[in-house]
Amino acid sequence: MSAKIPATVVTGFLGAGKTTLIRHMLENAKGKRIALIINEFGDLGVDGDILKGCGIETCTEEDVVELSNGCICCTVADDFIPTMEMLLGRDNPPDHIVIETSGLALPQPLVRAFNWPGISTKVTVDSVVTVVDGKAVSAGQFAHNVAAVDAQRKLDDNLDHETPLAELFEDQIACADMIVVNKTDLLAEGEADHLRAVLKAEARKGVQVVTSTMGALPVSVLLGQRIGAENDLDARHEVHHHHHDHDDDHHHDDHDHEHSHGHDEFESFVVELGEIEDANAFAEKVADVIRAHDILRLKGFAAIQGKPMRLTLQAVGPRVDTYFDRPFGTAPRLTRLVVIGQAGLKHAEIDAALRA
Ligand SMILES: Nc1nc2c(ncn2[C@@H]2O[C@H](COP(=O)(O)OP(=O)(O)OP(=O)(O)O)[C@@H](O)[C@H]2O)c(=O)[nH]1
Repeated sequence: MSAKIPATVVTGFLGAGKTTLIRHMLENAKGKRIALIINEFGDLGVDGDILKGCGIETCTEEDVVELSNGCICCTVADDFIPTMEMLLGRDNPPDHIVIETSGLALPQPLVRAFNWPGISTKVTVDSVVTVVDGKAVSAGQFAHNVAAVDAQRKLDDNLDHETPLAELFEDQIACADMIVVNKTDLLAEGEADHLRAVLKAEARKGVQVVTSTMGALPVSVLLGQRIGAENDLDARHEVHHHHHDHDDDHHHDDHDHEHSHGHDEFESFVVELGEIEDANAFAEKVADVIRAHDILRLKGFAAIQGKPMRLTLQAVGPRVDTYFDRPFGTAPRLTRLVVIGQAGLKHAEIDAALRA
């Protein structure tokens, strides 16, 4: 029997920098054949598009596979397992598989899928890498659980006032073998080190915490950790067990868990517009709309008048990044944006504001 193919699971909250980190890794993979599986939230396949269009020689389009929408735990049998079997059954199977999870997914159900018959003999989870938005965390977005919560939680095991965001974050940390504190370029001196220490205290024993800007980590640090995460799932159990109905004995399964604060609490929709007159003015408008409507993440492509290239828009909170990524070619010159937020977004108002 040949050795198992290693698979790295990249998780982390919306906009933390997962796609950026993977892109850097592909650019520096030095001939290692890496296949990518992407599980996105939203309808556009933006991440897949960014990675497919990366122009990296060793990364062909057939190496990037997108899973249909939805939480992995519900679609394991129909979607994830067949995708894995397809990759493993190729004449020229990949050296390594990298899976980018949706920023709103819990990694645990995905890791559990590696124990499926037919998969467990052929692949192993090399490690779970959790990417953290250093800027968001230090700005207090998840402060509740990160900063100094530890002591508090030990005193009160029934803390019941965390937001779904904080819980998701905590579960992503609990599953990590390596935590990447990203966006250190946006942090003040000393902040990154402080965050490292706090996260190290929060994480399981032995978990490495590293810092990065634009996910620029040596491939040798990211890949080849040989952890076998599927074999010690119990150690990675979700932190929060007390939010479940009918769950007095705390023995619910992850399926319930995911639904109680997984995708259900969030939603996404697509706004489609025609050509945009001015790129900068549009980016400012997008930032205003994000502020006014509490949008968590917005990304997509815009067609700008007189420009043959597509403008990629990426917003995490009100910070909007734009760059021209590639020519439209024969694709229709449209502007398409995925808007992601907690359930209850005002679709019509947001749509109208972006059109105004
Ligand atoms: N300043 C700064 N920006 C970064 C860094 N890493 C990523 N970004 C930007 O943050 C935005 C989100 O990055 P992505 O890599 O798309 O994040 P993601 O985790 O894949 O996002 P989702 O797939 O939507 O969950 C993009 O505009 C990136 O260019 C960093 O280290 N510093």
